[in-house]
Amino acid sequence: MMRQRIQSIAVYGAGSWGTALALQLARNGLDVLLWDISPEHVDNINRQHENAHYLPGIPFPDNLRCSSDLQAVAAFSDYHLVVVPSHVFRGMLKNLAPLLTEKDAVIWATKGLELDTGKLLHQVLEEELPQCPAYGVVSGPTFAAEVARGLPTAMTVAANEPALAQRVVEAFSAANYRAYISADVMGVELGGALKNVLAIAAGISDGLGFGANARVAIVTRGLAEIMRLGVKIGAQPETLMGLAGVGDLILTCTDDQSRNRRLGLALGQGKGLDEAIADIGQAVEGAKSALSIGKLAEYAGVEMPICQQVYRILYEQLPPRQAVDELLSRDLKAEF
Ligand SMILES: NC(=O)c1ccc[n+]([C@@H]2O[C@H](COP(=O)([O-])OP(=O)(O)OC[C@H]3O[C@@H](n4cnc5c(N)ncnc54)[C@H](O)[C@@H]3O)[C@@H](O)[C@H]2O)c1
Ligand SMILES: O=P(O)(O)OC[C@H](O)CO
Repeated sequence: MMRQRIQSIAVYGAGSWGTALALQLARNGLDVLLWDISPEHVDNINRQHENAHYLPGIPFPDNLRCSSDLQAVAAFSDYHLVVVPSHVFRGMLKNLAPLLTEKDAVIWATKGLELDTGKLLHQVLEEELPQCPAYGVVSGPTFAAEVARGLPTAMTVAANEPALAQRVVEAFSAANYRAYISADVMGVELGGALKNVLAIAAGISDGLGFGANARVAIVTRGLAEIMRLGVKIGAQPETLMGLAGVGDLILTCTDDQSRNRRLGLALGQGKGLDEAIADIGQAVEGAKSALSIGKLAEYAGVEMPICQQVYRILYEQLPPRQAVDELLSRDLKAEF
């Protein structure tokens, strides 16, 4: 499919990440229309010319506008960037389905799996938007607040059509932003989903007062879990060793900007799950992916002991300290 440089784009989800990506694209000269489900949130954004709720103090350029009229937003461009949390991803696509045709390319920046089924998001997209043959995913070590401030950032763009990956990379790239092309959609989406669960584990470890050794053991053995599952289901190992895999894993396990890491910190310090999530007040995808990864791991027949202990701490009231004891007392074995 021959496409010109992307001139305009519709972005769905005016949360922190949808807004940060919309800002990056608008600063690169694209016309951007940002959709959000909340008309009140949209009104506030358009009145204040900033997203004061999620990214206060970052002014919107004139070519970035916001609307809650889904029909108008879908008609605005042939390029659609979905940035809603994973638990509403299928519903978002269902709402878009009657509004999109085969000329429309859909990209997502959501990091997660489908909650009930453990399906990867490209599988959900193929089911809900079979009329849209071109799709892709963007992911990497990318905190929204830093992107919104224009700080240097790199990420991966994977698409099922090389021309689409190229166009999306061009749309994002700038002096402050470097995007890399990939054809490994599955590897990119898997890395983004799994690192969130492991960031909860790293946070728990730090919340318990453990040190740098424990944190890095979780990062490294967590990477072993990502590789084991990824390779089994067909992801490319180099993707998992790249920005969307190990890069994002290190970022979220080690920096307190991560909401997943902060959830872990709170749990390790003795807070309850609901209270900790309410305090964070934003999407904490790892808490959902911890539920669905078990299904994917079981289907693939791989062991993921750290992810499993996170699940048990979150949903089976396993005390964090006991979870660590159980991990450390597992049978001794070869590292690889
Ligand atoms: N924030 C980051 O730094 C960052 C970076 C990379 C990827 N992501 C990923 O982006 C996705 C979105 O996260 P976020 O950080 O923007 O979350 P957020 O908590 O900042 O915002 C949530 C967004 O979801 C929308 N939403 C809630 N319910 C909805 C529904 N029923 N239908 C449609 N939209 C609904 C809200 O209106 C809001 O726009 C997540 O998968 C996250 O992992 C976030
Ligand atoms: O705040 P988190 O933990 O959702 O992480 C945000 C991004 O995924 C980091 O790349």
